[in-house]
Amino acid sequence: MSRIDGSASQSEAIHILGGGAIGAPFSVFLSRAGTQVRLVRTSRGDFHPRSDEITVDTPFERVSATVETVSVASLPARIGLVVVACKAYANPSLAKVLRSRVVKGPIILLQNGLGVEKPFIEAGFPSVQRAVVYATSQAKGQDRFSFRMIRESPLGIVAGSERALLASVATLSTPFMPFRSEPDITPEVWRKTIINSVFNSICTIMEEDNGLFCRNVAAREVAEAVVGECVRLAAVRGVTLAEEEIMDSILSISGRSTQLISTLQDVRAGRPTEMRFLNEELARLAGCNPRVDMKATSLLAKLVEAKVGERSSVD
Ligand SMILES: NC(=O)C1=CN([C@@H]2O[C@H](COP(=O)(O)OP(=O)(O)OC[C@H]3O[C@@H](n4cnc5c(N)ncnc54)[C@H](OP(=O)(O)O)[C@@H]3O)[C@@H](O)[C@H]2O)C=CC1
Ligand SMILES: CC(C)(CO)C(=O)C(=O)O
Repeated sequence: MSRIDGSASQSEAIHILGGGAIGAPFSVFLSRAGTQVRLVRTSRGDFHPRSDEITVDTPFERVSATVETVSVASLPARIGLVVVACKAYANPSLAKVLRSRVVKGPIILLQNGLGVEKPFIEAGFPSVQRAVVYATSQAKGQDRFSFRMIRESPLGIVAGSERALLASVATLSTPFMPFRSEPDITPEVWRKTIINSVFNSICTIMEEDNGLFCRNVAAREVAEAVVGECVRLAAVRGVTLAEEEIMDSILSISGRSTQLISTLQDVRAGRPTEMRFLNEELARLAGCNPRVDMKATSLLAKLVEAKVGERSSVD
């Protein structure tokens, strides 16, 4: 059963779109909490639904669950709550697929970056929420992941009701990945986008793990330059953030994560990156009126692009 305000009923399966480093562990955490989950492999063609045992190593314990895994083609005609955990460049095609179904529950995005919700808003979905995920996760093999929660992830409304938001927080929170309702998600999205613009570009260019900023003063100085530029851009756009607080978050994440940032993994695997939602989007906004100087942020995007180009000319 679904309700009129876009909150999903407890009896409906949650569909998690994207079975990668975030989506697969999330499906395990929810399954372990007794929630019915279906993991949807968004990059895969049609295949028969199957049940996979997925294992997640957290710093405290190893958790496993058998999760029903389906392809996009197997999405039912009526769907309740949808979690989007694939790479953000897949959103336009997913919004199109969801448009061909009746989506009763909210669509909840777990992705990094600015503007990732646009395809779902433009497609007219009435209930869209965004989480800003404070966790690091990496695939360690077939159906095996290493996941570390950093802190509670804020979840807020892009479109829809507060009642639906509170229901989502209650449904999705587990001790492994807790959420909290956030009345104004925009500053949270900017804060995390700035953090990602630092990690995803600098760690990728240097081919270093997330711990880089705690051990390398020069990398930290470049991070400070990016944060300074981005905070000035945010201010011009009406979002007030504090440079020091963002640098503290970067150093706190860096001190607790030795994982490889997804952009570096993507470049190495010859996959597209999400830079268009991070440094590139910030640089694009900085070029609009009123203009803001974003040299460091945009040059880092160019270096990642250069690295992608180098890789593809070698392969
Ligand atoms: N990893 C992390 O620590 C964190 C990641 N995030 C964000 O979470 C989101 C998911 O990242 P993560 O799980 O790490 O990524 P992964 O690379 O591990 O997984 C990528 C997912 O995107 C899907 N995908 C990739 N390319 C396409 C495509 N062309 N069309 C459709 N689907 C595609 C894959 O499909 P399939 O299901 O078929 O494999 C897979 O589910 C990203 O937006 C990322 O920024 C946020 C915080 C932390
Ligand atoms: C900033 C960081 C490393 C942690 O949340 C992240 O978002 C990611 O791994 O994609």
